[in-house]
Amino acid sequence: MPRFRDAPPVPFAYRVVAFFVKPFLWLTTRRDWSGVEHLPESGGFIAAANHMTNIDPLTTAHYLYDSGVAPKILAKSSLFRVPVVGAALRRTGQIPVFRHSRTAGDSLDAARESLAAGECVAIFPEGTLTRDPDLWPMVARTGVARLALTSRAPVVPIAQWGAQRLLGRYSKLLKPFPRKLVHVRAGEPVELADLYGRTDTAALTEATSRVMAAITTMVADLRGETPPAEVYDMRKHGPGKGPGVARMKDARGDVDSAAGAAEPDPER
Ligand SMILES: CCCCCCCCCCCCCCCC(=O)OC[C@@H](O)COP(=O)(O)O
Repeated sequence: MPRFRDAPPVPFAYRVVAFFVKPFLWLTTRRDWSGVEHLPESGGFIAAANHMTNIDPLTTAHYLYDSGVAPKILAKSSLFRVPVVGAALRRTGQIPVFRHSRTAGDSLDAARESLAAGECVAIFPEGTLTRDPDLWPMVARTGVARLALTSRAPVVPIAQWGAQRLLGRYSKLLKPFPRKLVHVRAGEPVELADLYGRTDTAALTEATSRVMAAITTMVADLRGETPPAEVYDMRKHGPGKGPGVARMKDARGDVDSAAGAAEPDPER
């Protein structure tokens, strides 16, 4: 039941995909959802979430969808070539990102169009699964800041925790039983107005860290734990157990989704 009075209608194809995805999520998760009141009542907005496992885009989309928002999610382009999944992504209008290529910025143009149409654009600002050993959010890329500062669309921080119990980071083994408790929480839009219109590195870095700080504070709340004093930075600490830098620069300009597989992580 959509709570968005002015939201664009949810396209038929989107409803069809949700019709198939939702029963899977109902059967495999228990949901602790909060902060829905922070989602704007109308107009385009950016939902920025932490990213720990390949299943969390679905659990986060579930939260948004059941709140009356059909998100356009920025997703790595290689997913669009996967049979069935690719078709579902295309039909529901998800936005491909050609990472590490010269066309990587095109996704932001598509995102701007969606925002202008009053839609929700969902982004995982870290751009890949977090490499923090304990699954805390890591230093993010600046795409979400560039999109926010140029479009001036509100950025709603979204924290999620628990989806890693359903599918571990880089795991291919789904653990559907018993149902896993998945927390998703939206926070107040991040204050960025003082940086609007700027595209310099200082502004992008500042906006990015405000967004990630808002997400991390909520993640800490959901976990009931204190985040590490130093935020994990892939540029400094390396890609951890994830895809190596060499693979990230492969010829397709994208990362093999199987990279780093079979590296079981703490599933907490
Ligand atoms: C009820 C909900 C209805 C939802 C309807 C359709 C929504 C489909 C959403 C699927 C979106 C997939 C987004 C993936 C985001 C993404 O691309 O993250 C990258 C990670 O993977 C990590 O990849 P890697 O760095 O290669 O390990």
